[in-house]
Amino acid sequence: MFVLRQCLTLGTKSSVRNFAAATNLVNVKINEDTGVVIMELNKPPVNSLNYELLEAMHRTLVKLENERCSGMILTSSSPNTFSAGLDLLEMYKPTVDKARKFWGMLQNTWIKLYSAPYPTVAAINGHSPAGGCLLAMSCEYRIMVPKKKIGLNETQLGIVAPQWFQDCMKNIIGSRQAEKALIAGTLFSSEEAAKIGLIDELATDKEDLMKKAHDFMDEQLGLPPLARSTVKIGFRKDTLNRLINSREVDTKYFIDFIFQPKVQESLEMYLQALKKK
Ligand SMILES: CCCCCCCCCCCCC/C=C/C(=O)SCCNC(=O)CCNC(=O)[C@H](O)C(C)(C)COP(=O)(O)OP(=O)(O)OC[C@H]1O[C@@H](n2cnc3c(N)ncnc32)[C@H](O)[C@@H]1OP(=O)(O)O
Repeated sequence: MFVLRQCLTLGTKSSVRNFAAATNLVNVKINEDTGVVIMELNKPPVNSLNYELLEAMHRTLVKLENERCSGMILTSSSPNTFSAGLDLLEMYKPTVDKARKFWGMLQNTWIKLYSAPYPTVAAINGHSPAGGCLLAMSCEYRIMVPKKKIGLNETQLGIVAPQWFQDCMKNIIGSRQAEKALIAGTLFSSEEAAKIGLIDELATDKEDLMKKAHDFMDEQLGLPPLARSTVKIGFRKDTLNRLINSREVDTKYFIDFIFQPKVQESLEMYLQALKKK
């Protein structure tokens, strides 16, 4: 399979097709020979997840259901950041309607990504805090470049990682480690994340990152797809159903929480600190 991939990469015949996207917020390429898709987040400078970016991701994931997609590698076009997490401006002084629409799209996108039947790999080529970490944790396998940061740091911002963010972390690093990390809002270095299993592999650089992502994909493509996806969904169904069965309650928590004056103050201070950096 590795040889096949090399031939496809180096060969003269281009088997890679740009996947028609209605926006350039995501670059999507499908290898027509292997069916492997690369979805690259492309909202400079830091891929903050606003409604439009989430909608572009969601639309792509829906479209992939009708394509011959055998696997997906999620990465970013930003040189330094995989994703800076949720766009803080979506939570800072929004209208209730806007906040509700935003949260609904985040839930939709997560449900599609977390339940994708094909193998998914996060090729984490930069920092990945909060919602960025959620995206990475929603994939089946995580590979990261050295010396970047990843984690659910919400507490540090005066906000709370929702239950389903927390569940994703627990499922990966275990309840005790997750509890400590969530309470403290720990951002782990790539190296620390590898030690506790938050990421599966450390890459030496970006080239090695993509090579390792393709290696994982090759291994998965050698497995019977129905058996593979049945086991995957079996592992994920409780976490998925917990949100699916409580979407309204979860949205209400979000709205009630972010509209608190203290939370708005924290967001304002954090946004100012980011701008002053
Ligand atoms: C269990 C029951 C619970 C019930 C209660 C539930 C309640 C639910 C409450 C709400 C839940 C919300 C969950 C939130 C999740 C999130 O994801 S919040 C976002 C957290 N993100 C961060 O903390 C990251 C912030 N950014 C950074 O640390 C850095 O930008 C970076 C990613 C490390 C990159 O650094 P660098 O390359 O140096 O870039 P910068 O110069 O810092 O940034 C460039 C510009 O981008 C702006 N920006 C950065 N991040 C964001 C962001 N997340 N949103 C919006 N904008 C962002 C930054 O301000 C810069 O802007 P300019 O100065 O205008 O260029």
